[in-house]
Amino acid sequence: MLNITRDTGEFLSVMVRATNAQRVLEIGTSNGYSTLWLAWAAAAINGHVTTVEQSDFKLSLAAKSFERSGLALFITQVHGEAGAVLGRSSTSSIDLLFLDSERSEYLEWWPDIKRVLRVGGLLVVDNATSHAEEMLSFVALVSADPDFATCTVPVGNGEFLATRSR
Ligand SMILES: C[S@@+](CC[C@H](N)C(=O)[O-])C[C@H]1O[C@@H](n2cnc3c(N)ncnc32)[C@H](O)[C@@H]1O
Repeated sequence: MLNITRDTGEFLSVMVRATNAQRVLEIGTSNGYSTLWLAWAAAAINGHVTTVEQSDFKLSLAAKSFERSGLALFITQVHGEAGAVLGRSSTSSIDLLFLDSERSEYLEWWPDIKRVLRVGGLLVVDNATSHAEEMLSFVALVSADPDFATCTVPVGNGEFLATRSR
C-alpha cells in the first residue's frame, strides 16, 4: 500500500482543523490510512469525509480499518472511478479535497476538481516532490489558474496546495 507518511497525516489533520473543512473529499482511499487522519480531524469539527476507491479489495480493507478505529461514523466510502464520481459531485460542495490517486488522470479531472471546490476551499495533492516529473503539467496548470493561489510544502512526499480565491 502506498500510504501517505505519518507527518503528512499530521499535516492533513491540522489543515482540516485550521480551515474548518467540514466537507472533505478524498480521491484514493487504498487501505484507509490517510482517510483516518482526515476523519480524526473532521470528527473534531463536526465534519465528514467522503473517500473514493475503485478497487474492491482495498475498499473492504479500508472498511474493516474504519470499523476498528471507531471513526466509521465520520466516513462515507464511495466505490467507483474517481473521474465519474467527481463528474457527478455537486458544484462548490467540498471544503478540502485530498488527491492521492492515479497521477496521469489529474489533468483530465481538473475541471471537475475546480468546480466541486468551494471558493476558499483547499486542494492538497500528495507526491508533489517524490513524483515531481509526473506532477509537472498538473502543477503548472493549477498554478497558472488566476482563481488559485498555490505552493508546495516539503512534508512527507511533498504536498502541493492550491486554494480557490474566487
Ligand atoms: C496511493 S493510493 C492511496 C493511498 C491513501 N491515500 C493513503 O495514503 O492511505 C492510490 C489509490 O487510488 C486508487 N485509484 C487509482 N485510480 C483510481 C481511479 N481512477 N478511481 C478511483 N480510485 C483510483 C488506487 O486503487 C489506490 O488504492
